[in-house]
Amino acid sequence: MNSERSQRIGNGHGEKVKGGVRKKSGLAHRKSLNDSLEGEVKAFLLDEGQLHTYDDLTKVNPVTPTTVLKCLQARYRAKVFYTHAGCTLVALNPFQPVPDLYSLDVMKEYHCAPQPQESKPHIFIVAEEAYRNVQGQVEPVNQSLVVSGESGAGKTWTSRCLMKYYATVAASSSLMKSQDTVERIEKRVLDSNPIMEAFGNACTLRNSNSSRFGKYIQLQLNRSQLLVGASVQTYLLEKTRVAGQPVNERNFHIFYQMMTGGSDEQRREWKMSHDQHFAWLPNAEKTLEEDCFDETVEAMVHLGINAEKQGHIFRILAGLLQLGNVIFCSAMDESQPCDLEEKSKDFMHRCASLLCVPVEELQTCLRVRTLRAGKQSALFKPCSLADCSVRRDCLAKVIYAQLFEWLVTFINDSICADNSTWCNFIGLLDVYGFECFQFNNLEQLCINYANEKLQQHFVAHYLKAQQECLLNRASDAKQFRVRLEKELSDNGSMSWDKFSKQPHFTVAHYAGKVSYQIEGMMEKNKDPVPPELIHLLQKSENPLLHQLFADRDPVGQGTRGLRQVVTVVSKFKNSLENLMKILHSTTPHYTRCIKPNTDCRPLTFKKEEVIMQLEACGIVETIHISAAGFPIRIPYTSFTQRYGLISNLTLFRQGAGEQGLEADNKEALGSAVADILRVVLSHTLDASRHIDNEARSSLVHCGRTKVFLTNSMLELLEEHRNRVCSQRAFSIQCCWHRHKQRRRHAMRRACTLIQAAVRSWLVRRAVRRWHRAAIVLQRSWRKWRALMDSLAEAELDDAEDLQEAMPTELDPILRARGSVQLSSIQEPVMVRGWPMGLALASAPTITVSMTATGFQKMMSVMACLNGHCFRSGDYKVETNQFKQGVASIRAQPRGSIKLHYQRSPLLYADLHPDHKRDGVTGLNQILLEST
Ligand SMILES: Nc1ncnc2c1ncn2[C@@H]1O[C@H](COP(=O)(O)OP(=O)(O)OP(=O)(O)O)[C@@H](O)[C@H]1O
Repeated sequence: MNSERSQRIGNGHGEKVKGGVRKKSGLAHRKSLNDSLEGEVKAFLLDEGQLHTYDDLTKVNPVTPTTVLKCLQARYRAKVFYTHAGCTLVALNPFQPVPDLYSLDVMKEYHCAPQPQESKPHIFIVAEEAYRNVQGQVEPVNQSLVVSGESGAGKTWTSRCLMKYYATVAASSSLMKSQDTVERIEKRVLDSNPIMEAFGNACTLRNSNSSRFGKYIQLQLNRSQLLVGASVQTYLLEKTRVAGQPVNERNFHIFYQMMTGGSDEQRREWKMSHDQHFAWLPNAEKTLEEDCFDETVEAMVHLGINAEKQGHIFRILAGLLQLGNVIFCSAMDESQPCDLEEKSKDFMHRCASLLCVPVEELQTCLRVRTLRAGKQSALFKPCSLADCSVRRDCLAKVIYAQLFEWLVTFINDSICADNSTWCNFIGLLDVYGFECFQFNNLEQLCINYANEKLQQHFVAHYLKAQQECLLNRASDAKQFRVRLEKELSDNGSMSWDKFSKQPHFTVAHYAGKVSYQIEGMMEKNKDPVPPELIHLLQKSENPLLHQLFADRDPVGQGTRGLRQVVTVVSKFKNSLENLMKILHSTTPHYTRCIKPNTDCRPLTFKKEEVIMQLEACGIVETIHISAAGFPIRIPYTSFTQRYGLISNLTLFRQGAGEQGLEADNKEALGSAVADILRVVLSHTLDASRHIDNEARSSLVHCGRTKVFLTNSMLELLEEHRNRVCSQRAFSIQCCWHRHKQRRRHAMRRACTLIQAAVRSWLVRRAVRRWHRAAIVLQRSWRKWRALMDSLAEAELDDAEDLQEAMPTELDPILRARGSVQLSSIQEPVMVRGWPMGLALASAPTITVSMTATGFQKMMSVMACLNGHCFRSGDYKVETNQFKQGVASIRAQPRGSIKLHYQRSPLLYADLHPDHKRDGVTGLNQILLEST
């Protein structure tokens, strides 16, 4: 353990040695350093058979691109596809299904592992860590899983795996089988995938199932951390693909699915004959596994898109295909609108009929521009040939984009939980990777800008650096260039090729330089839609198409009433800013997907490809920082809450005389943290060794509001905490036994008194004794009653309130319980007069009776315990063993807890206000329970 730890601590810089950092300077020194590094690299790589065993790249020594690459290659060869890189998980794409890598059993294994981090690296570790963070309610409670990588690296696959994981481990339906709606929620959340992929994914040169939009999925969890809903936010759909596909690429999957999967009757309805060729459907002969129409339709049905709505959707799509076949030709008379090629007339008719708009109006809209002069009069100007095609494409793009947006809204309506039912979320971010093509325009600029932002978030979170790149607006290419040159002239990341004919600028992104064409960028940004087209669509008799545009203001680009022009960039920037706000308010987890070869060949590792991707995302630097730095950051309050028990710290004390430690008392918090660290370090480091600043600073650093820890320091803290916890659990047990004995004694005394009184028939004496017995019992119960009453009555918002409400005597018990948040329990679940959490901590086997609601509450307490306090595996809830009326909960490794569930209010008897008011009834009740 110690040797591993020192390896981890020291390996970050390569030259760091025991006892301090060797200081060298000058060229000679640098050369000798290089030589020695080379030697170290060689020595490391010599043990080739061991390279695949490095499951965390921070353990690699020295960390260089070569050593990291070699380790990843060795692991890939050994069919190990996941590797930790400090705070990031590296996922190599196997490009072939790996049996049992994501099976239900594997999910269970990671979910039930006492310390998942110690299991083999896997995407499920990331998932489980995030889930346990929510259970533990450590701030920031909400989590974000950021999955990045270039196209085809496996982001969508990874997001799907994560969703399936949560749909399984956080499934609410296994608990409430009877409730149909609840049972279907996980299925509905998963069903959103095939629909989004059918409409938003396409076959590209780099990936046969490439997502042509970014998405952020928020999985909503209730107080018991069960999945109760989800919402999807999408970013920048590549709508241009509808009306034009790059060479050797395809349109969105849904069109091909219709072609191959639609029945004869449907094809007739869509006016699509078998032999018809569609200009917008290139490479239709290619069959892909993604072309599964039935699966999409089935998912639609599950999400509530009924046959009628489906009919509307597919007719609109079929209309777009017909529109793509329309070709214009110049008119004989130049003052007249362009003509249609002969064949195109038929396509135009079919299109109009499928979109349910008058064919003449459709033709006019595409070929004639309406210029408004004042409110009443209008001028009509024939469009040029090129303009007609632009209008045709524009119509298709605006319809498709609007339809996609409608689908996302529909999906959200179907899967989003009511605000009152969820309190935390885990967000999955699957964004398009950094793009650099031969020609890059606005889309690439936006995508790369988003990547830049995400990288900054990553950097800000872990590496603390800043970099910025801005896009300004101007009305045309020339002005834009002038403005760019003027405003960003001293920006080192921007450059211009002044002699180039094609105006362009180059941005040095974190992942490399990209040149952007200025030509066409402004138009793309404004993305104008001729008002005539919107007017036309508003007249459509296809109810869905009509609905899509009903609220749209034809003149401005937004909805009615909001006249300001919304540009593509401003819209994208806004949604990106909102996303960044969410990311900043959550605990992030990063997964970098790596594409080991460009041809998507199974199990093929191309070093040059991989190294480029590793460099692009700065993975080597990340490993350096993670290994040598402090990847774990915990706010002072959370730190003292979790580890306070190590130094016997009493965080929350009642009573005026005692000096409590307030959360906002920075100084006190600081010294509390220092105390905890002193205890841990003095136990851990060699007793004879003085804890000097250097030794300490290599493990931990105290910032302004947070404690920065190395992985090894976190391990040490957790070890200590677990040890103290088990000691405390033992003392609770003793305490519980003592209490039981006292209670039994009091009870026996009371019974003797009562029986003696009854036997003597001295009624007055009997009554007096009865009262005395009641007082004796009351005294012994008062303490517990006070606790129960305060728990039952107080509206507890957080642990602090709870502790406030506790009698002083319970302090040690509570601290032993760690920072389990009873806040998620509105009413405490009592087991033999103990709140459930305490009872579980005190006895390995408990048999309790409780009401149905009691059982539900208990389950939520168990969920807290399972995920947080008893992380080390003391208790495991197996909810699936819950059968009607009986729940059995396994406690590992100590035995089993049996919970008999019946309709008896016994457990609540102690709490019942009636019993409090009337001493005699109360006594009776207590006696009744004890027998
Ligand atoms: N873990 C995995 N196991 C098996 N195959 C995988 C895995 N990850 C990815 N793949 C394969 O790689 C292909 C590409 O992955 P995916 O579609 O997730 O890439 P992506 O990063 O989302 O790309 P894009 O940005 O273009 O959407 C998948 O279709 C699948 O065949």
